[in-house]
Amino acid sequence: MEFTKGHGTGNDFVILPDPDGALDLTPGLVAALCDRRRGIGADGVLRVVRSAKHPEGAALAGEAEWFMDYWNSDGSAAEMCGNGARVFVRYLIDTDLATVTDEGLPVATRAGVVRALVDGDTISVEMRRPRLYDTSTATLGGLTLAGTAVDVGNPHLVCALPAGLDLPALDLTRAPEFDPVVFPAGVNVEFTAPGGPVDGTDGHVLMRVYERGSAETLSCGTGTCAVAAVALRDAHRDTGVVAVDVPGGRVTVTVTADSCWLAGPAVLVATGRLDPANLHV
Ligand SMILES: N[C@@H](CCC[C@H](N)C(=O)O)C(=O)O
Repeated sequence: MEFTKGHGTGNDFVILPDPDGALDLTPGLVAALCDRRRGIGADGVLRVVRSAKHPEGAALAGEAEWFMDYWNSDGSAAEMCGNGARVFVRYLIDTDLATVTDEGLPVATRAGVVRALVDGDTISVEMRRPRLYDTSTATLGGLTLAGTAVDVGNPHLVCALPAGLDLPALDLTRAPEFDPVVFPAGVNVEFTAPGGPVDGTDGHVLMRVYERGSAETLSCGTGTCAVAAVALRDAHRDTGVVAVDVPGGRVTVTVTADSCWLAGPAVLVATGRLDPANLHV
């Protein structure tokens, strides 16, 4: 089995080329590939499959040749992955499976078709505009924090830390508790603190995340979009540019009237072959 390893601001993925959808990708195989000691190790898997050859992509085949079949490291599938989409596009370009025109490169996902642009090392993906839809809470080690529920194609809960609490000191080794009535399919929980001024932006936020299906990661692209939308709401703005610093680096989120652009680096670090028989499935 061929694979490539890549990451976007430290949110890392095993990329599996499977243009004809021939691979029997099971939750067990995904979890074994993502195992950081017995497998390749990653926050998730990106299967690169032609939309026409995947049951969840076929309806979008007229709009986008390639379907991003994204899986979390625990073997659960998710609707959308912002950093994954950027790394997916890097892979398509570097392997000559696609080229980016002035209109951008469309990619099919479970949350619909997203569009990507490339500018040197930076890959930007246009996703749906985040929808803020409820208030809820997350509880972490006896600390309950208020937050805003945000739909970015996948579910998020954005919780600002009260003054006096230190973002780097937060213990994210265990999953935050959340309200299953508000989030019946689980949720990605972002914890935020204000950042200082950054030139050319309307806001700057520091963020850590506990991802549904992957635990704490160094970055979550859709999470940064959710955080940016909440920051703009709190600044009484409908649109704007927000720099979001995550443990893996910085991304820039531009919320427009009808969409959301996520921009940052996307890097491929290795390509190889593995024998699935040797994995701990
Ligand atoms: N890291 C991703 C989000 C991946 C999916 C998420 N864990 C979920 O289950 O919704 C990103 O960059 O957006």
